[in-house]
Amino acid sequence: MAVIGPWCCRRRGQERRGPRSESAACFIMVRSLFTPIDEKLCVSLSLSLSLPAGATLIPVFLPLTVLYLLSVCRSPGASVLQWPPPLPPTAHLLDPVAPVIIAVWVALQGFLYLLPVGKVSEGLVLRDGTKLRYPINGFSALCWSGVLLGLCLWLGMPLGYLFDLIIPLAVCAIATSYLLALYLYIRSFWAPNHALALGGNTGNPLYDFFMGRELNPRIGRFDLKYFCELRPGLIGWVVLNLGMLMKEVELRDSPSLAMLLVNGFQLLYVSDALWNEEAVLTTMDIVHDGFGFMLAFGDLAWVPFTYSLQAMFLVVHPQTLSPLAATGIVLLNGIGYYIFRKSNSQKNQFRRNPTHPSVANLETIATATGKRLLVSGWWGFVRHPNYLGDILMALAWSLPCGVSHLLPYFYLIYFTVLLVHREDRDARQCRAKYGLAWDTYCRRVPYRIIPYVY
Ligand SMILES: NC(=O)C1=CN([C@@H]2O[C@H](COP(=O)(O)OP(=O)(O)OC[C@H]3O[C@@H](n4cnc5c(N)ncnc54)[C@H](OP(=O)(O)O)[C@@H]3O)[C@@H](O)[C@H]2O)C=CC1
Ligand SMILES: CC(C)CCC[C@@H](C)[C@H]1CC=C2C3=C(CC[C@@]21C)[C@@]1(C)CC[C@H](O)C(C)(C)[C@@H]1CC3
Repeated sequence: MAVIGPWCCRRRGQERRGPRSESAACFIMVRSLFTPIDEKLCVSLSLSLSLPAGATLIPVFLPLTVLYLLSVCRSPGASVLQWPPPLPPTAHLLDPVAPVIIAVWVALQGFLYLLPVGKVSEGLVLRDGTKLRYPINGFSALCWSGVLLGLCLWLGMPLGYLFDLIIPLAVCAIATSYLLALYLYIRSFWAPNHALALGGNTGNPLYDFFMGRELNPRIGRFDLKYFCELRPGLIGWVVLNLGMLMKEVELRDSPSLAMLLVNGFQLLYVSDALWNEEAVLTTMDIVHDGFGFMLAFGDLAWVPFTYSLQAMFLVVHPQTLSPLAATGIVLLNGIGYYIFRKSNSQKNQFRRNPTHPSVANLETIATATGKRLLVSGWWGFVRHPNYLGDILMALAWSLPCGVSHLLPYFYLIYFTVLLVHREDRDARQCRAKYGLAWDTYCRRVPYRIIPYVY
């Protein structure tokens, strides 16, 4: 594999470095699960992933990773350290029912998105000075989806069948994300300049297809990126979890404590995301990132099919949890959730209204942009307390699966790599935005995610 330094490009007289994507970091991590880590290989990969070769490789490698993980998870050994088995025969990859389920699901979520319930919020100011409007009805979509699923169960629909159909469903979701990314790439050539994302317009077709050219692609008032980020994949994830629980009931008459914990924890996480839907409008993905293959695939295939691996693992590899272990795990999830929620809410509150009584007394430093940075409270503890809480929760989701296999810890490992990379990307953006004030903040709050460790 050719290795050249970070890929730079010149456009309109400006030099810009192609930012390395989250999936690039993820790629290195996944690769390291299969073979012992060779440091030189990792360095070569991380450099070459900035090249067009990386942008070609990842859209092939990541979908194969999803199918590989699903196949291994259902196998009796469930070992990710074995040599990858051959892909299942085509007959096992495709099933005519799968595209129907995916189409009905996406259509249902689209319908619920368009329902005129809940408030409508404005996003941040765009480069042309305007603001987009977004419906805040994700939690009601989750509730309606729950009611409809309850109805399906009452009608005797075998939800456990999702376990048997998981690979054809993943194949369909992957195909959908490819088609969506292709559509997004083509339509971006009709978008005005100010509607393009800064990171995905290098002129290199593969890289731009991967990162996404357009920032907020919309069909009428239907915002494709915002919809995909929170609806079909995220809600689909908890539906797949429920399918795994029902499969366990089919096989063993009742759900195990481990399965109930995994389902409960992840339902809490998804409900929280949709309850606080408005906060998503200020995340990097919505504000900075173009909508291309990375996010389309991440939202529609990666999230539902790899985030539900723990529940799937428990169907084939049942675990017994002692009440003491279960209490410890519930406590760990509770602590993680508390840190995650409190820190995210504190920053949101501060950014929306710095004079609000809950944040008005916190110590801050001024920046040249007029915005202030928090240096006390959660954001004075570490630079990304929300990531710390998220990582603790990820650990709590894996522990019910025991410690005999690495596979249920895939999410924890992938997620830690993703967040470390994300923290680095955010730090570079903040350094560029806030200059010296950011350096002062970093001196005042020396640890990035884990106090006294990192
Ligand atoms: N489950 C999953 O797969 C994933 C979950 N997440 C979660 O999403 C959540 C959002 O994460 P993300 O969008 O990455 O980033 P953050 O919510 O951490 O936002 C980072 C931004 O916060 C602002 N900021 C940073 N430091 C301060 C400070 N001291 N005072 C005030 N503002 C500050 C800056 O923006 P500005 O100054 O411009 O306001 C910075 O760019 C996290 O909880 C994360 O764990 C993220 C990715 C994947
Ligand atoms: C395909 C690659 C390997 C990686 C793609 C990354 C995406 C899967 C993630 C990027 C940011 C995300 C967020 C969430 C889900 C995962 C992706 C899409 C999020 C919706 C999860 C729930 C949280 O509460 C959140 C804060 C709303 C998250 C926002 C970022």
